Amino acid sequence: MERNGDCFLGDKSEPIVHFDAEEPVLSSNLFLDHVGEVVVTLNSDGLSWKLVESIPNEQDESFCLQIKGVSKSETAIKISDVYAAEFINWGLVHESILANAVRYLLGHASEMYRFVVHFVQRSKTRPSLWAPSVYTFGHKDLQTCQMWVNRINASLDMETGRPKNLLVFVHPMSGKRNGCGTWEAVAPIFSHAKVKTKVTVTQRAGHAFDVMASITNRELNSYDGVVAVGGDGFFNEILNGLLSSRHKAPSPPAPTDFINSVGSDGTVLVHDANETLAEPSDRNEDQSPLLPSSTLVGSQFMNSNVSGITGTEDGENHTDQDPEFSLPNERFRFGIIPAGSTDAIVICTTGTRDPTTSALNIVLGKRVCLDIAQIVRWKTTSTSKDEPYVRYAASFAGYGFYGDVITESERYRWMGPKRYDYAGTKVFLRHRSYEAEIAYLEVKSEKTNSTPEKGLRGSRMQASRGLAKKSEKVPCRVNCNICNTKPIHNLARHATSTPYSHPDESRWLRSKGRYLSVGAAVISCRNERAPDGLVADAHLSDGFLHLILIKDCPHAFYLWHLTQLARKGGNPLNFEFVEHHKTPAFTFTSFGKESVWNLDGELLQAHQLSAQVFRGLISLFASGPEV
Ligand SMILES: Nc1ncnc2c1ncn2[C@@H]1O[C@H](COP(=O)(O)OP(=O)(O)OP(=O)(O)O)[C@@H](O)[C@H]1O
Repeated sequence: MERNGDCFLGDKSEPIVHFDAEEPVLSSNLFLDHVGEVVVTLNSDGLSWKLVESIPNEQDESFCLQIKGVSKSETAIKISDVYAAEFINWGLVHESILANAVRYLLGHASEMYRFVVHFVQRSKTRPSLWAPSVYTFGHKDLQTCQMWVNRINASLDMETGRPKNLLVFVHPMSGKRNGCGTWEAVAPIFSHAKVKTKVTVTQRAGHAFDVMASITNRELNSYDGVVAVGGDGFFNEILNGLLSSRHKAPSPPAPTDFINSVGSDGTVLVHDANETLAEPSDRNEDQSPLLPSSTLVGSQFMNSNVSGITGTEDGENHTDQDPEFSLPNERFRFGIIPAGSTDAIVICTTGTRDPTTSALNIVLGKRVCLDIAQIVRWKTTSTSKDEPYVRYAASFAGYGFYGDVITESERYRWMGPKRYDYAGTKVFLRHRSYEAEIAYLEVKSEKTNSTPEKGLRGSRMQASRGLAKKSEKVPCRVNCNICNTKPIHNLARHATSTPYSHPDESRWLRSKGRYLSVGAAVISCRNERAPDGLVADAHLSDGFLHLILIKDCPHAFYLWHLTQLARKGGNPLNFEFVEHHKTPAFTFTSFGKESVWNLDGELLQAHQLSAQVFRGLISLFASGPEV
């Protein structure tokens, strides 16, 4: 083959369309920029190519390819990694020639029609980190290039789950106040992928909530998802906006449901399903969490308008004409492009904190299910008489230390992400503890080693000794087996399989005392300050919360716990003053005056609350952490 411009324009590269038994295969001689003439084949799996002229020897080839940044091993791309093919008109295509004697690379370039294929490249050292990449192919014939673009786009159209139309909310003041810059950096990925985006830059806190709460289901159903460009708190606002008027489910038991149910030894509460539970007759059982409604409170939350969350902007209520928005909803997904201060949800669901990786997960239509905690506040202060108020959390709900840090950090928002370090240090130095009572549902098959055998007495007996050993921790990963397996107790359709209907499989236990913190992690909550998260083996979609009770302890011990949290491979739960319970639900009552909770980084004042987890209630554009 001659290495001059004319050779690119030779006649031998007419496209060939084969029809084998199953699928048409397109094959042509094209020119791959910086590589040379290649025979390219497209089938249902993707694109592959072979150099027309072989390169003298392996060593020379890798030398050549390394210099030009084209890996020898990459002679194929899966269609599942491709997100766009675009015709880019007439221009230069470079050819690589190895001048083998001096191992010196000469680049020849010729002009021709060109098209680009956009695809996702995974980092070799950190597979969860993705980058956009392109191959540029050329041919003398315009129609050949256009045919290739059309055929690749036709293959992309057949990929299921790719979004076409998205709502995007950008929080301009998020994190380092660069939400708009973050969006501008990733927006080209969406335009290449031909994903339409309706972008709203928020003007104030609550703006995205109002839009999500007031949008009709008909309009919502016209989108494939909603993307938050911001932090965990901003995502939480959008999540609550969507769920507030659409998630219909019975509430969890209130703390007061247990007042008269103290067991004979005065420490253990056994919630007798047969006595206290209503028959789940009129609710959609597929949407039910582990908890059927209690007779006392269940019906109050069938109508979500009692949630107390602010009304819709235009006063619209979702009337009969508006179609249902089903939950869980497999098609409609949430996306997060990290621009916040912590970004724990992104780290836990993509394995990295990178706006580009998140954008690529979205355009490729990746999907993971996420558990969502429903938090019902029954009382704001010890004396207030409130309507129940419902909020949802995707990552974490915490009290005591966590509530104080968020309260304190709000005063220093101007510091940006550093405010958490400053506020955390201040709150740590105060070392305050709070008196509270917690009741939680213990599911026997999921009992953690730290679960006290007999409530308080058990906890006094060094309940947390011998917590799960490191080797027993199974972290959540891409295609996680635990998240993909439906446990028997979650098959709400079969009423006989719920924990309530098998009192021997679950029971309510109580813990009462002084706590430095009470935390419920829905997911591991990995972040840059806690590389393994609060609970290293928490899963995205197993239907459980991890309740972490840090009992009052000497300051030095608490510091020890915090340093374990900050260490990769640390063991923050392996202390006698730490209780760890894997539970689908819990209730909480404070005995103090102040009572502040932190829900996904947002403040919630609550003297009495209960929480329950809804397994896989929402879907996220993410593929899970590659840890
Ligand atoms: N335009 C706006 N101006 C002021 N506040 C806003 C605006 N838009 C949203 N908010 C609110 O800002 C709060 C914090 O947002 P966000 O979570 O993005 O930032 P962060 O706190 O820096 O990050 P992280 O939650 O990851 O720590 C949210 O409660 C959100 O409601």
